[in-house]
Amino acid sequence: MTSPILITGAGQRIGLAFAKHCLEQDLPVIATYRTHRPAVDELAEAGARCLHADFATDQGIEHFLNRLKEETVSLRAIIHNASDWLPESPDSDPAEVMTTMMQIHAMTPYRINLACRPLLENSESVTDIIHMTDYVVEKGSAKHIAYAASKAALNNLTLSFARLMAPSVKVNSIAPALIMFNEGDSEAYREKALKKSLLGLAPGEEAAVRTIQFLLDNPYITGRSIGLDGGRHLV
Ligand SMILES: NC(=O)C1=CN([C@@H]2O[C@H](COP(=O)(O)OP(=O)(O)OC[C@H]3O[C@@H](n4cnc5c(N)ncnc54)[C@H](OP(=O)(O)O)[C@@H]3O)[C@@H](O)[C@H]2O)C=CC1
Ligand SMILES: Nc1nc2c(c(=O)[nH]1)N=C([C@H](O)[C@@H](O)CO)CN2
Repeated sequence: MTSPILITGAGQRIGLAFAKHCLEQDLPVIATYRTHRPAVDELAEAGARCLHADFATDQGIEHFLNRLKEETVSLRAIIHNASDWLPESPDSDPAEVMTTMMQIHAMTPYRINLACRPLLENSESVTDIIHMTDYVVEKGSAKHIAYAASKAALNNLTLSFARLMAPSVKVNSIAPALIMFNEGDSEAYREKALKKSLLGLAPGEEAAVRTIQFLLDNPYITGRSIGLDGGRHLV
């Protein structure tokens, strides 16, 4: 029996695209969502087990973990995709921004990885944890300081969990730069953002889907970060 792939934040965009990719290959999926959108119903109709989860509190993480253990006794992979891209702003409380960023990008993957180790090790093959980080782990960000710091923490979790869980579980990061815009991004913003990489494009979800699949398929990569950034580091 094929163990399911757990994808967090699968209600839209990259997480949704990877969930659909897995379902198209008849791979079982457990998808978490926070906001119920029609896409969640579509995933369920396609066979995904969709679990509501808000990781903003430790109680929310605990509730999710209890529900997950009712759903499965094994996991093929965990894709930590859930994320908020919060900027600093004059009317936001810096303590709240940092707490929120560390909660979703560090505490949540940390708690889920520790709790799910037995499920990953009860699978039919070598299994995977993939952390979706960000190019800014390398360079920082003047406008998303707490976000960048929390993604750097997530990248460090990759190193620690790779050490802890080898050889039965591979643990890697994917560090994207611009993959896709958000609704409401102005033309001026889009033009400026596209110029930040050598390849000058926003490739869309498929670029991330292919990179996740590449790591799942590769038996000899662990503790690494794959830069998915169009050569941004050379601009
Ligand atoms: N898109 C891009 O260009 C880039 C993306 N990345 C990273 O790639 C990953 C995917 O990006 P993208 O698809 O744009 O992500 P999104 O911004 O669409 O966020 C993914 C999901 O995370 C969920 N989420 C946020 N906070 C919580 C929470 N507290 N509890 C539960 N779920 C939560 C949201 O759920 P809901 O909507 O259901 O409320 C959202 O659908 C992210 O980790 C992102 O940081 C990195 C660099 C560039
Ligand atoms: N959770 C999210 N994280 C990030 C997003 C996003 O939409 N959601 N977008 C970006 C930008 O595309 C950035 O990479 C552009 O330089 C970063 N993180």
